Amino acid sequence: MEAVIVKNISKTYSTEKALAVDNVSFSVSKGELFGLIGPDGAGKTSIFRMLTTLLLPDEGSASVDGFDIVKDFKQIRSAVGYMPGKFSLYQDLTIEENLNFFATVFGTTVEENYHLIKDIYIQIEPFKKRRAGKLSGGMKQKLALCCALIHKPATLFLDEPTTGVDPVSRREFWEMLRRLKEQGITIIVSTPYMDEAALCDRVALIQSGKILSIDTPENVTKAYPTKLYAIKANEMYRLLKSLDNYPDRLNSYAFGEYAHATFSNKTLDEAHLKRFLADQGLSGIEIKSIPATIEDSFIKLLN
Ligand SMILES: Nc1ncnc2c1ncn2[C@@H]1O[C@H](COP(=O)(O)OP(=O)(O)OP(=O)(O)O)[C@@H](O)[C@H]1O
Repeated sequence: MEAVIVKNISKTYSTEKALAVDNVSFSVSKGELFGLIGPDGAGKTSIFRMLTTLLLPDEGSASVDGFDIVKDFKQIRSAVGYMPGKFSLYQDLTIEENLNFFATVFGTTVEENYHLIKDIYIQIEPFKKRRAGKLSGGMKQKLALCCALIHKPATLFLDEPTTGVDPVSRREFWEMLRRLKEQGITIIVSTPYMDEAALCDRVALIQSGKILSIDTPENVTKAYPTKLYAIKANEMYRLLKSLDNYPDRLNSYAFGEYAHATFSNKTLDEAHLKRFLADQGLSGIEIKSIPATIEDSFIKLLN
Protein backbone atom coordinates (compact mmCIF):
# COMPACT_ATOMS: atom_id res chain seq x y z
CA MET A 1 0.00 0.00 0.00
CA GLU A 2 1.37 3.40 -1.00
CA ALA A 3 1.27 6.26 1.52
CA VAL A 4 2.49 8.90 -0.93
CA ILE A 5 2.07 8.92 -4.70
CA VAL A 6 3.62 11.73 -6.74
CA LYS A 7 2.93 11.88 -10.47
CA ASN A 8 4.82 14.25 -12.75
CA ILE A 9 4.68 17.31 -10.52
CA SER A 10 6.37 20.52 -11.63
CA LYS A 11 6.71 23.92 -9.99
CA THR A 12 8.18 27.22 -11.11
CA TYR A 13 8.39 30.43 -9.07
CA SER A 14 9.00 32.72 -12.03
CA THR A 15 8.82 32.27 -15.77
CA GLU A 16 12.43 33.46 -16.25
CA LYS A 17 13.84 30.90 -13.83
CA ALA A 18 14.38 27.18 -14.37
CA LEU A 19 11.78 24.86 -12.86
CA ALA A 20 12.23 24.46 -9.08
CA VAL A 21 10.62 21.00 -9.39
CA ASP A 22 10.81 19.39 -12.82
CA ASN A 23 8.42 16.54 -13.65
CA VAL A 24 9.02 14.61 -10.44
CA SER A 25 7.38 11.22 -9.81
CA PHE A 26 7.88 8.78 -6.95
CA SER A 27 5.89 6.80 -4.42
CA VAL A 28 6.48 5.88 -0.81
CA SER A 29 5.09 2.72 0.80
CA LYS A 30 3.32 2.75 4.15
CA GLY A 31 5.86 2.48 6.96
CA GLU A 32 8.81 3.30 4.71
CA LEU A 33 11.64 5.66 5.66
CA PHE A 34 12.21 7.53 2.40
CA GLY A 35 14.95 10.11 1.86
CA LEU A 36 15.07 13.05 -0.53
CA ILE A 37 18.77 13.67 -0.87
CA GLY A 38 20.19 16.72 -2.59
CA PRO A 39 22.15 19.96 -2.21
CA ASP A 40 20.72 23.40 -1.35
CA GLY A 41 18.27 24.58 -3.98
CA ALA A 42 17.66 21.08 -5.40
CA GLY A 43 13.89 21.45 -4.85
CA LYS A 44 13.39 19.40 -1.69
CA THR A 45 11.49 22.09 0.24
CA SER A 46 9.25 22.83 -2.74
CA ILE A 47 8.29 19.13 -2.95
CA PHE A 48 7.54 19.05 0.79
CA ARG A 49 5.46 22.21 0.59
CA MET A 50 3.37 20.77 -2.25
CA LEU A 51 2.83 17.45 -0.45
CA THR A 52 1.78 19.25 2.74
CA THR A 53 -0.62 21.47 0.70
CA LEU A 54 1.21 24.77 1.39
CA LEU A 55 2.07 25.25 -2.29
CA LEU A 56 0.14 24.32 -5.42
CA PRO A 57 1.93 22.40 -8.18
CA ASP A 58 1.81 23.94 -11.68
CA GLU A 59 1.47 20.49 -13.18
CA GLY A 60 0.99 16.91 -12.09
CA SER A 61 -0.83 15.36 -9.16
CA ALA A 62 -0.06 13.74 -5.83
CA SER A 63 -1.80 12.05 -2.95
CA VAL A 64 -0.91 11.51 0.70
CA ASP A 65 -2.62 8.73 2.65
CA GLY A 66 -5.16 8.47 -0.17
CA PHE A 67 -5.99 12.21 -0.10
CA ASP A 68 -5.44 14.45 -3.11
CA ILE A 69 -3.06 17.35 -2.34
CA VAL A 70 -5.33 19.88 -4.06
CA LYS A 71 -8.91 18.66 -3.49
CA ASP A 72 -8.43 17.17 -0.02
CA PHE A 73 -6.06 19.74 1.48
CA LYS A 74 -8.05 19.95 4.72
CA GLN A 75 -7.81 16.21 5.41
CA ILE A 76 -4.08 16.23 4.59
CA ARG A 77 -3.42 19.14 6.93
CA SER A 78 -4.99 17.35 9.84
CA ALA A 79 -3.53 13.95 8.97
CA VAL A 80 0.17 14.59 8.36
CA GLY A 81 3.00 15.77 10.57
CA TYR A 82 5.35 18.39 9.12
CA MET A 83 8.62 19.62 10.49
CA PRO A 84 9.73 22.48 8.22
CA GLY A 85 13.40 23.18 7.62
CA LYS A 86 13.43 26.51 9.39
CA PHE A 87 12.65 26.36 13.09
CA SER A 88 8.90 26.82 13.19
CA LEU A 89 8.06 26.73 16.88
CA TYR A 90 6.97 29.69 18.95
CA GLN A 91 10.18 31.14 20.33
CA ASP A 92 8.47 32.93 23.23
CA LEU A 93 6.58 29.86 24.41
CA THR A 94 8.25 27.27 26.63
CA ILE A 95 8.82 23.67 25.60
CA GLU A 96 5.70 22.64 27.49
CA GLU A 97 3.58 25.46 26.06
CA ASN A 98 4.66 24.74 22.47
CA LEU A 99 3.72 21.09 22.83
CA ASN A 100 0.36 21.85 24.42
CA PHE A 101 -0.35 24.43 21.73
CA PHE A 102 0.26 21.97 18.88
CA ALA A 103 -1.81 19.27 20.62
CA THR A 104 -4.73 21.69 21.10
CA VAL A 105 -4.62 22.94 17.49
CA PHE A 106 -4.99 19.34 16.32
CA GLY A 107 -7.81 18.64 18.79
CA THR A 108 -5.87 16.25 20.99
CA THR A 109 -3.94 16.31 24.25
CA VAL A 110 -0.33 15.60 25.12
CA GLU A 111 -1.50 12.76 27.42
CA GLU A 112 -3.43 11.00 24.64
CA ASN A 113 -0.41 10.44 22.41
CA TYR A 114 2.36 10.69 24.99
CA HIS A 115 3.53 7.15 24.17
CA LEU A 116 4.55 8.35 20.68
CA ILE A 117 6.82 11.14 21.87
CA LYS A 118 7.91 9.75 25.24
CA ASP A 119 11.40 8.56 24.19
CA ILE A 120 12.15 11.93 22.63
CA TYR A 121 10.34 14.16 25.13
CA ILE A 122 12.04 12.77 28.24
CA GLN A 123 15.32 14.11 26.86
CA ILE A 124 14.04 17.71 26.87
CA GLU A 125 11.54 17.46 29.74
CA PRO A 126 14.03 18.70 32.39
CA PHE A 127 13.96 22.03 30.48
CA LYS A 128 10.20 22.16 29.92
CA LYS A 129 9.91 25.65 31.45
CA ARG A 130 12.57 27.04 29.10
CA ARG A 131 11.50 29.16 26.14
CA ALA A 132 12.01 27.55 22.73
CA GLY A 133 14.12 30.52 21.62
CA LYS A 134 16.67 29.70 24.31
CA LEU A 135 17.19 26.03 23.38
CA SER A 136 20.22 24.48 21.65
CA GLY A 137 19.87 23.31 18.03
CA GLY A 138 19.54 19.65 19.05
CA MET A 139 16.89 20.44 21.67
CA LYS A 140 14.88 22.60 19.26
CA GLN A 141 14.96 19.76 16.77
CA LYS A 142 13.65 17.28 19.38
CA LEU A 143 10.87 19.65 20.41
CA ALA A 144 9.91 20.28 16.78
CA LEU A 145 9.72 16.53 16.20
CA CYS A 146 7.50 16.08 19.29
CA CYS A 147 5.20 18.85 18.02
CA ALA A 148 5.00 17.24 14.57
CA LEU A 149 4.13 13.89 16.17
CA ILE A 150 1.70 14.91 18.88
CA HIS A 151 -1.45 14.36 16.77
CA LYS A 152 -0.32 10.85 15.79
CA PRO A 153 0.21 11.41 12.06
CA ALA A 154 0.30 8.41 9.74
CA THR A 155 2.85 10.20 7.56
CA LEU A 156 5.62 12.47 8.76
CA PHE A 157 7.44 15.01 6.57
CA LEU A 158 10.79 16.19 7.92
CA ASP A 159 12.55 18.90 5.91
CA GLU A 160 16.29 18.91 6.63
CA PRO A 161 15.76 18.11 10.33
CA THR A 162 19.47 17.69 11.03
CA THR A 163 20.90 20.72 9.21
CA GLY A 164 23.06 22.70 11.62
CA VAL A 165 22.84 20.02 14.31
CA ASP A 166 25.97 18.50 15.89
CA PRO A 167 27.04 14.97 14.83
CA VAL A 168 26.00 13.29 18.11
CA SER A 169 22.50 14.81 17.99
CA ARG A 170 22.28 13.87 14.31
CA ARG A 171 22.96 10.22 15.16
CA GLU A 172 20.45 10.28 18.02
CA PHE A 173 17.87 11.85 15.73
CA TRP A 174 18.19 9.04 13.18
CA GLU A 175 17.83 6.47 15.93
CA MET A 176 14.57 8.18 16.91
CA LEU A 177 13.39 7.99 13.29
CA ARG A 178 14.12 4.25 13.24
CA ARG A 179 11.98 3.77 16.35
CA LEU A 180 9.13 5.81 14.87
CA LYS A 181 9.29 3.72 11.73
CA GLU A 182 8.97 0.58 13.87
CA GLN A 183 5.67 2.02 15.09
CA GLY A 184 4.40 2.02 11.50
CA ILE A 185 4.76 5.73 10.73
CA THR A 186 5.71 6.58 7.13
CA ILE A 187 8.61 9.04 7.15
CA ILE A 188 9.78 11.25 4.30
CA VAL A 189 12.93 13.09 5.24
CA SER A 190 15.16 15.43 3.27
CA THR A 191 18.83 15.97 3.90
CA PRO A 192 21.89 17.43 2.23
CA TYR A 193 24.10 14.98 4.21
CA MET A 194 25.07 11.98 2.11
CA ASP A 195 25.98 9.83 5.15
CA GLU A 196 22.33 10.03 6.26
CA ALA A 197 21.16 8.60 2.94
CA ALA A 198 22.49 5.19 3.97
CA LEU A 199 20.05 5.18 6.91
CA CYS A 200 16.95 5.36 4.69
CA ASP A 201 15.06 2.37 3.25
CA ARG A 202 15.11 4.08 -0.16
CA VAL A 203 16.44 7.38 -1.42
CA ALA A 204 15.69 9.75 -4.27
CA LEU A 205 18.78 11.67 -5.37
CA ILE A 206 17.65 15.09 -6.52
CA GLN A 207 19.41 17.95 -8.30
CA SER A 208 18.06 21.10 -10.04
CA GLY A 209 14.47 19.96 -9.50
CA LYS A 210 15.00 16.57 -11.15
CA ILE A 211 15.24 13.10 -9.65
CA LEU A 212 18.44 11.43 -10.84
CA SER A 213 17.91 8.05 -9.20
CA ILE A 214 15.51 6.28 -6.83
CA ASP A 215 16.57 3.06 -5.15
CA THR A 216 17.77 1.49 -1.92
CA PRO A 217 21.10 2.96 -0.73
CA GLU A 218 22.73 -0.44 -1.41
CA ASN A 219 21.49 -0.54 -4.99
CA VAL A 220 22.48 3.09 -5.63
CA THR A 221 26.10 2.31 -4.71
CA LYS A 222 26.06 -1.12 -6.38
CA ALA A 223 25.04 0.53 -9.66
CA TYR A 224 28.29 2.54 -9.69
CA PRO A 225 29.44 1.89 -13.26
CA THR A 226 33.25 1.94 -13.05
CA LYS A 227 36.05 1.04 -10.66
CA LEU A 228 36.71 3.75 -8.10
CA TYR A 229 40.10 4.58 -6.57
CA ALA A 230 41.13 6.45 -3.44
CA ILE A 231 44.47 8.20 -3.87
CA LYS A 232 46.54 9.93 -1.24
CA ALA A 233 49.73 11.99 -1.44
CA ASN A 234 51.56 14.60 0.60
CA GLU A 235 49.84 17.58 -1.09
CA MET A 236 46.13 17.44 -1.91
CA TYR A 237 46.02 20.50 -4.19
CA ARG A 238 48.96 19.31 -6.30
CA LEU A 239 47.50 15.78 -6.33
CA LEU A 240 44.17 17.03 -7.76
CA LYS A 241 45.96 19.19 -10.35
CA SER A 242 48.17 16.24 -11.36
CA LEU A 243 45.19 13.88 -11.64
CA ASP A 244 43.50 16.43 -13.93
CA ASN A 245 46.41 15.95 -16.33
CA TYR A 246 46.56 12.15 -16.19
CA PRO A 247 45.57 10.91 -19.66
CA ASP A 248 43.14 8.14 -18.61
CA ARG A 249 41.38 10.11 -15.89
CA LEU A 250 37.58 10.37 -16.16
CA ASN A 251 36.85 12.27 -12.96
CA SER A 252 38.61 13.17 -9.71
CA TYR A 253 37.70 15.14 -6.59
CA ALA A 254 38.74 15.60 -2.97
CA PHE A 255 37.07 13.24 -0.53
CA GLY A 256 38.33 13.78 3.03
CA GLU A 257 42.09 13.12 3.12
CA TYR A 258 41.93 11.20 -0.20
CA ALA A 259 41.17 12.09 -3.78
CA HIS A 260 38.59 9.81 -5.38
CA ALA A 261 39.12 9.10 -9.07
CA THR A 262 37.80 7.06 -11.96
CA PHE A 263 39.69 6.14 -15.12
CA SER A 264 38.68 5.19 -18.63
CA ASN A 265 40.73 1.97 -18.79
CA LYS A 266 39.10 -1.06 -17.13
CA THR A 267 42.06 -1.88 -14.90
CA LEU A 268 44.21 1.00 -13.80
CA ASP A 269 47.96 0.57 -14.17
CA GLU A 270 48.69 1.64 -10.60
CA ALA A 271 52.48 1.55 -11.04
CA HIS A 272 52.18 3.88 -14.05
CA LEU A 273 49.97 6.34 -12.16
CA LYS A 274 52.32 6.25 -9.17
CA ARG A 275 55.30 7.09 -11.39
CA PHE A 276 53.31 9.86 -13.08
CA LEU A 277 52.40 11.42 -9.73
CA ALA A 278 55.96 11.08 -8.40
CA ASP A 279 57.20 12.87 -11.55
CA GLN A 280 54.88 15.75 -10.61
CA GLY A 281 56.81 16.12 -7.33
CA LEU A 282 54.39 14.21 -5.08
CA SER A 283 55.47 11.79 -2.36
CA GLY A 284 53.78 9.41 0.14
CA ILE A 285 51.56 8.18 -2.71
CA GLU A 286 48.93 5.54 -1.89
CA ILE A 287 46.46 4.11 -4.41
CA LYS A 288 43.67 1.68 -3.55
CA SER A 289 40.50 0.42 -5.17
CA ILE A 290 37.41 1.18 -3.02
CA PRO A 291 33.62 0.62 -3.09
CA ALA A 292 31.57 3.71 -4.00
CA THR A 293 29.65 5.64 -1.34
CA ILE A 294 26.30 7.35 -1.98
CA GLU A 295 28.19 10.61 -2.44
CA ASP A 296 30.40 9.07 -5.14
CA SER A 297 27.28 7.75 -6.87
CA PHE A 298 25.67 11.18 -6.70
CA ILE A 299 28.77 12.85 -8.17
CA LYS A 300 28.80 10.24 -10.96
CA LEU A 301 25.14 10.88 -11.76
CA LEU A 302 25.78 14.63 -11.91
CA ASN A 303 28.49 14.14 -14.52
N1 LIG B 1 9.44 31.43 -2.72
C1 LIG B 1 10.33 31.31 -3.70
N2 LIG B 1 10.43 32.26 -4.66
C2 LIG B 1 11.32 32.13 -5.69
N3 LIG B 1 12.15 31.08 -5.85
C3 LIG B 1 12.10 30.12 -4.92
C4 LIG B 1 11.19 30.17 -3.80
N4 LIG B 1 11.37 29.06 -3.05
C5 LIG B 1 12.34 28.32 -3.67
N5 LIG B 1 12.77 28.96 -4.78
C6 LIG B 1 13.80 28.45 -5.73
O1 LIG B 1 13.42 27.14 -6.13
C7 LIG B 1 14.55 26.27 -6.20
C8 LIG B 1 14.32 25.08 -5.27
O2 LIG B 1 14.32 25.54 -3.92
P1 LIG B 1 13.95 24.62 -2.67
O3 LIG B 1 13.91 25.51 -1.46
O4 LIG B 1 12.75 23.83 -2.99
O5 LIG B 1 15.20 23.66 -2.62
P2 LIG B 1 15.84 22.84 -1.41
O6 LIG B 1 16.40 21.60 -2.03
O7 LIG B 1 14.85 22.67 -0.33
O8 LIG B 1 17.02 23.75 -0.94
P3 LIG B 1 17.18 24.59 0.41
O9 LIG B 1 17.73 23.62 1.39
O10 LIG B 1 18.19 25.64 0.00
O11 LIG B 1 15.84 25.15 0.75
C9 LIG B 1 15.75 27.13 -5.83
O12 LIG B 1 16.35 27.57 -7.02
C10 LIG B 1 15.16 28.29 -5.07
O13 LIG B 1 15.95 29.44 -5.22
